Amino acid sequence: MRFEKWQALGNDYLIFEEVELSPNTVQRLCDPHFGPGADGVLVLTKPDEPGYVARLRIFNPDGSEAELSGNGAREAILYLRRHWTDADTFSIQTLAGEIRPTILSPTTCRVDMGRASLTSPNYPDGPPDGTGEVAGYRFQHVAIGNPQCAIRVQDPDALDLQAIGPQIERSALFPNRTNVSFWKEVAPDTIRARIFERGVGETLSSGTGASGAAVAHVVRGGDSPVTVQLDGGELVVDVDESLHVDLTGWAEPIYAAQLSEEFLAGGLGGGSPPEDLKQHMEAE
Ligand SMILES: N[C@@H](CCC[C@H](N)C(=O)O)C(=O)O
Repeated sequence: MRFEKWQALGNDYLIFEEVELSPNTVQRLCDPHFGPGADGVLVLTKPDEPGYVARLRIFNPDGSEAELSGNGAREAILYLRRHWTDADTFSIQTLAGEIRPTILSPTTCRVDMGRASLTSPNYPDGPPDGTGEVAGYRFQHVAIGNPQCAIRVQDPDALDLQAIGPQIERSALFPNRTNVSFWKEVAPDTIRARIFERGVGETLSSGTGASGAAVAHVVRGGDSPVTVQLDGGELVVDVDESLHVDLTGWAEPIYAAQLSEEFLAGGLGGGSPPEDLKQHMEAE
């Protein structure tokens, strides 16, 4: 089974076409020792409605499915531009709805992420301004396809995210768990952010996490477009008065590869091949 590994600011994904993957297979694929290793898996299939180039599904390393990923979407979009379409603007389907990219170069695109909201069913008891307190931190809830908890701190670099992140991700305030960003203002149009992702842990960057932090910054009076400085590089997030978000940044392929027969068979000592991969072994 062929796949490509891509990364965007160090947020790495494996891209597959036309497969159904079980949560267990996603976990094995994302494992850096027993599999290729990644921050997630992207699956591209033919769209099930007219007007779209493809349908994109996004999976976290714990096997859960995410509604949206900003970095993952750019990786999938630039992959589609190389393999599926000649168009520079098109639409893809995601669980978060339609996503519309504009290709700027073979490794850069701007993505219309839709309108962010400060209230959502992912923070059901939140006030109309989406603020709250969790684990001793004031936060801003932002729904930008997926749930974001943006926390303004004095110094994101002084924090131990592995120690703080899990209790926020799994707080009872957020019934579907949450992604978390810790950010500070560097200049009126620039913020520094570190990321703790739902279903992943600390990552070098996140497109939706950067968008959540940028929205929180603009809501507090910051300037847009916002340059977000992440561990893996910089993203530019445009946030207009209606909280409509456009995300611009790069993504690049690392390699294309085939899963080995041993992996498809479940790994040594793994018993019989998992049902999802068995079909592909039979087809190949
Ligand atoms: N890497 C991401 C977000 C991926 C999904 C997230 N972990 C979730 O569960 O919502 C990005 O670049 O946005």
